[in-house]
Amino acid sequence: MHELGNRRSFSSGHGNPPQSALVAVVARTPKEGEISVKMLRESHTELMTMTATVKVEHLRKSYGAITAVADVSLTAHQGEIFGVLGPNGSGKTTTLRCLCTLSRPDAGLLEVCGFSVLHQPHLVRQKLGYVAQEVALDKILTGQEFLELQAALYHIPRALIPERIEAVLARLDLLQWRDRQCGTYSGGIRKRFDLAAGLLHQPQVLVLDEPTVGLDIESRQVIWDVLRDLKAQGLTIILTSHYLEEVDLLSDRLVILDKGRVIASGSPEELKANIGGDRVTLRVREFTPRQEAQRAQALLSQLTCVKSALINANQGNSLNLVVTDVTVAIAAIKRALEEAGLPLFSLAQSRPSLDDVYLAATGQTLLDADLAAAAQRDSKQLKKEVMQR
Ligand SMILES: Nc1ncnc2c1ncn2[C@@H]1O[C@H](COP(=O)(O)OP(=O)(O)OP(=O)(O)O)[C@@H](O)[C@H]1O
Repeated sequence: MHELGNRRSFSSGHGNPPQSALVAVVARTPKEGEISVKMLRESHTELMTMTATVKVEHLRKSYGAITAVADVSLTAHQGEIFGVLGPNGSGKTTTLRCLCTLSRPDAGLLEVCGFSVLHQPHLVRQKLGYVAQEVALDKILTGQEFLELQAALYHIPRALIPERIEAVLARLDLLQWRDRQCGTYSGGIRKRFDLAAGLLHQPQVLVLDEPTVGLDIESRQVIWDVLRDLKAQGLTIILTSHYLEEVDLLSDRLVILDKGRVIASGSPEELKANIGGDRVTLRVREFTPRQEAQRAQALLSQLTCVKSALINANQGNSLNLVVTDVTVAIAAIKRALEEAGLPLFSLAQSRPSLDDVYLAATGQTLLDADLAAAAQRDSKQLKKEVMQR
C-alpha cells in the first residue's frame, strides 16, 4: 500500500488567514453604528460552527489482511475539541493518518475545511497541523534550531520565520527553553515543542495523536491548558487518546472506536446520560467462580432497581450493575445476596463514565481491551521469535 510519509503535513504557510487575526482586538467600546470586534468574532464563530471543518465518512483502510479501519465516520466543527477514544489497535492512528494525507484510504470521503483529502492534499496540508505520537525532536538541536528546521520544512517564507517562532514559543510558554538542547528537555517540554512545530504554519485544524501519553499529570495539565487556549482561539482540534478522563475533560464531542468501527458518538455528557443510571460494581468473592457469579447475576437481575448486570470475566468475575436509585439498590442487593446465602467481598458505587459507555457496547472495559490487545501483540511477537529460533 502506498504510504505518503511518516511525520506531519507541510504547508506553504501563507495560504490561510491566521485565526489569531480575529483575536487581536483593540479594546475600546464601539461607537453607535459601528460593529464591535466581539460581534464580528461571534458572527464569525457562528458562521464557522455551521461548517464542518473535518468530515470523515465511511473510512475504510486495510494493511494486507488486517482491517485497521472498517467503517469510521465523524464530523468536527470549527472551534471544537473532538476526541477519538478507543483501546490499542482500534484504528485511531490509522484514521488520523488517512485524514492527514499520510496514508491512502481504501474507501471513504475525507474533507478538511471543504477540501478533499484525496484530491486536494496540498490544500489540506495548508489547513492542518499533525502532531504524531512519537516526539520527533533531534536531541542535538536546540529548541530554536528545531523550530527553524521545521519552519523550513513547512516552506514558511524566510522573512516570516522569526516572528512565527517567537509567536509559538510565547504561546506555549517555551521562551526560556529555546536555547537549550532538545536532549535535555523533559517529556512535557518535548511534547510542547512538538506542538509548537505543528502550529508554525498557523493551521485551522490541529490533529494530535495521544498528545499526553507517558507524561506526568502536571505536564498533562499544561498541555490541556494549551489545547483549551487554542480552541478558544478558534482552532479545531482532533485528538486521540486512551486516557478516559482526558477525553471526558477536554472533548466537546467524541467517537469511541472498537475494532475499526464507531461504537458510540456524541458529547461526553450525552453518551454518559444515554446509558443512564448509577453504577455498582461488586465481587461476591475476591475471585468468584463463574457459576457463582452467574447465580448472583440471575438473582440481582430480578431486582426492580437493577437495570442490567454484566459479568466482567477479566476482573475476577466481578459484577457490573446499572441501577436506578443507588441507595435503595445497595440495600436491596445486600439483602438479596444474604438471603441467597452468597457472600459479598466488595462493593463500590460510581457515576457512569466513558468506560461504562465502552463496557455497555462491547462487554469489556477499555483497560481490559488494552490488556487483551497487548497480550495478542505479545503472543504474535512470541510466535515470531519462536519461528526465528
Ligand atoms: N502500517 C501497518 N501495517 C500493518 N498493520 C498495521 C499498520 N498500522 C496499523 N496496523 C494495524 O492496524 C490496526 C489498527 O492500528 P492503529 O495504530 O490504527 O490503532 P490505534 O487505535 O491507534 O492503536 P494504538 O493506540 O496502539 O496506537 C492494528 O491491528 C495495527 O496492528
